[in-house]
Amino acid sequence: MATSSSQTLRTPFLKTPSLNSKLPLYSAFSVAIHPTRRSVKPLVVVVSAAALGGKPTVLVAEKLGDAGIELLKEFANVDCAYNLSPEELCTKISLCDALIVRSGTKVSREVFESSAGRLKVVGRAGVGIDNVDLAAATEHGCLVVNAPTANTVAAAEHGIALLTAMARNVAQADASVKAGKWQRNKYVGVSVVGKTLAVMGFGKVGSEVARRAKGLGMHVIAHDPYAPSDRARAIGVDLVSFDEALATADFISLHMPLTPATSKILNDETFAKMKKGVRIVNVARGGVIDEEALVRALDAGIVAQAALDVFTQEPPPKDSKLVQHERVTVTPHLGASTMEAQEGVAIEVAEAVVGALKGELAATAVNAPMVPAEVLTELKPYVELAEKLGRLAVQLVAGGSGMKTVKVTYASARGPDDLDTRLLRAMIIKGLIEPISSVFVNLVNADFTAKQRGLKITEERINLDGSPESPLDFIQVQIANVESRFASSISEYGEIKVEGRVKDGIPHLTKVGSFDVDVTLEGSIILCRQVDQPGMIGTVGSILGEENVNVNFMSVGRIAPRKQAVMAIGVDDQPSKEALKKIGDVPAIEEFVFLKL
Ligand SMILES: NC(=O)C1=CN([C@@H]2O[C@H](COP(=O)(O)OP(=O)(O)OC[C@H]3O[C@@H](n4cnc5c(N)ncnc54)[C@H](O)[C@@H]3O)[C@@H](O)[C@H]2O)C=CC1
Ligand SMILES: O=C(O)C(=O)COP(=O)(O)O
Repeated sequence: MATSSSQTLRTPFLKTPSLNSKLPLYSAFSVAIHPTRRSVKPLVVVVSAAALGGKPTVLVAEKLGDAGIELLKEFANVDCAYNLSPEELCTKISLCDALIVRSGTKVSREVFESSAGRLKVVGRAGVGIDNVDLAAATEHGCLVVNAPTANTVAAAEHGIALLTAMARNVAQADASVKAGKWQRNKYVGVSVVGKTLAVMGFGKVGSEVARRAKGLGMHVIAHDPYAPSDRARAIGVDLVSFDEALATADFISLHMPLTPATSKILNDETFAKMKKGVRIVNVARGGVIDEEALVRALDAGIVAQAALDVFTQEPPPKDSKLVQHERVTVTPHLGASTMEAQEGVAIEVAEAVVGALKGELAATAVNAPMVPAEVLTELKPYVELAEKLGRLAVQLVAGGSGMKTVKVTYASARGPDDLDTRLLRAMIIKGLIEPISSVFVNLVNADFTAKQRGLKITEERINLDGSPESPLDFIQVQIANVESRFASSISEYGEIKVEGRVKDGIPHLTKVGSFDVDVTLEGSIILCRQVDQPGMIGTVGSILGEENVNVNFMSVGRIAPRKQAVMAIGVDDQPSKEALKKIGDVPAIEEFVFLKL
C-alpha cells in the first residue's frame, strides 16, 4: 500500500475565528445540573435556537406562577392562553416556539404535527409527562423538559394529608357537621401509629412520604424495582416485592409514574391479594388504579377506604361511583398546588425552556440522552468535528447511489467507559442527513431519524496506547456501498472515507480516502486530485484570488513525489461556477469537488 505524506500551508493573513463563533446556533448544546438525582447528572440537549431573527414565542397553556412568567418575558413573547380546546391549541401552536403545560393539557401527536416543525420545546411545569406524547415529540425533534423537583414536598405533604384525613374521616365529618349533623359515633377513625404503610414507587415523592410516615410512627415498607437499596436503608425502609407489599400493608400509598407497566397495576387480581381492610392513597396518577375494580374492592370490604387526588379522567364524571363513594375522600389533583411548589415549578420550567430555546441551558430533558458536564466540555470541539465529517462524507456520495450503511470509528486512548459517544453519533447523523433532507436533526431525534431513513450506523473503537489527555485522537466516517463524486475519497476498502482530528481546539480534516490532507473544517472545502507538480497551489490560489475568495487553509497529500496528490483548500466564501470551472480546466487537475460545511 502506498503511504501518503502531507504538507500544510496556513495562510498567515487569516486569523482563526473562535470556536464558539463558528458553532452554528442550530447545533448549540447545553449543560445543566439535575438538582435531585443522586449523582449530579448534567443534561445535554441539542435544540434549535428558536426564531433566529426575533424573540421566540412561548405559549403558556395553563396557569403558571408569576415568577416563571416574568422569567420567560425577559427572553420571549409570552402568550398566556388557558383552557384552549384541542383544536385551538393545534391552531395556535404553529406560531409558537415553546409550549408550557401542567397536567391538564394533552400534548398529542396532532399538536406536534400542527406545529410544522416550529415547536422546539415543551415544558411540563411539574413531574408527570404522561400527558405529553413523548414519541411524537422525539420524532419531531422537539425537546421535552419538566420540573421534577419543585413540587416533590407538596405532593408528599398532600399524600400525608390524605392519609391522615382518610384515617380520621375528616372530609366526611366536615360535610356532616356543615349539614347540621353531629355524628360522633359514625366517624370513629383508625390510628396510624404502628400500622404498616407500603409506599409503591420509592422515588422523590415516595421517599418523602416514607420519611414523614415514619415520623408518625408507622412501619414503612416500599416496593420499587428500580430504587437503590441504600436510599431505602438510609430512611429506615425495607424494600419488598410487589406481592409482599400488598399482603402486609395496612395502608398503601401510590407514587409511581403512569407507564404501560404501571397502568391499572391495582386491579381485581391485585386487590384480591391485599389484607382485608386496607386503605389506599393515590397522589400519583389515576390510571395506575383500575377504578371500577376499586369500587368493587370497596364494596366487597377488601378496601376499607381510599383517598384519591388523581383520576383516570380529570375532572372525573359527576356521577362517578368512585368519587361519590361514602368511604372515598377526593381532591381535584391538588398534590402540587401549594404557593411554594407553584412558584418553584414555574421557575424550574421557565429556566429550562429559556435555556433550551437559547441552545444554552436545559434544566431537565426528558427525551434526550444525558452526558456528564465534564465529558461535554471536553467533547465540544469533537462535536463540531463529528457534524462536519458527516456533512463532508454525505456530499461525497454520488447522486442516486443511496446511503444505507455508515461506519464511524473513534480512535482513543481512553478506556471504553471513559468516552461517551452518543453526542458524537447524533452530530454525525445530523451532518449526514441535514444536507440531503429538510429534516431538522438534533440530539433528541437523531437516532430515530437515522432509523426512519433506513440508515444503519455502526460504531467502532480503536484503542490507542499513550496518554489519554484528549478524549479522542481521530474520528473516521465511512460510507459503504456507494459511488463517490470524488473518486479519490474511496479508501482501499471501497468506502468513502473521511477522517478528522482536533488540533488546538479546531476541527481539521486529516484524511480523504487514502490521502492525508490537513485543512481546518471552517467555511467550505475544495478537494482536487492532481498530478503532483510545482506551481499547483499557486495556480488554484490565484484563480480563487481573482474571484476575491478567501483561502484559509491549504494542504497537499500525495502518494509519492510527482505522483498523484490531493489538494484540500479551505475557503471562506463560495466560489462562482466560473471559478470552479476554471479550476477544473487546469490540465493537471484530474477531478475536483466543492463541499459546503
Ligand atoms: N398529584 C400531584 O399533583 C402530583 C403527582 N405526582 C406524581 O407522583 C408520581 C411520582 O413522582 P416523583 O416521585 O417525582 O417521580 P420519581 O420519578 O422520582 O419516582 C417514581 C418512582 O417510581 C418507580 N417506579 C417505576 N415503575 C414502578 C413500578 N412498576 N413499581 C413500583 N415503582 C415503580 C421509579 O423507580 C421511581 O423511583 C408521578 O406519577 C408524578 O406524576 C408528582 C407531583 C405532584
Ligand atoms: O407534577 C405532577 O406530576 C403533577 O401531577 C402536578 O400536576 P399539576 O401541575 O398540578 O397539574
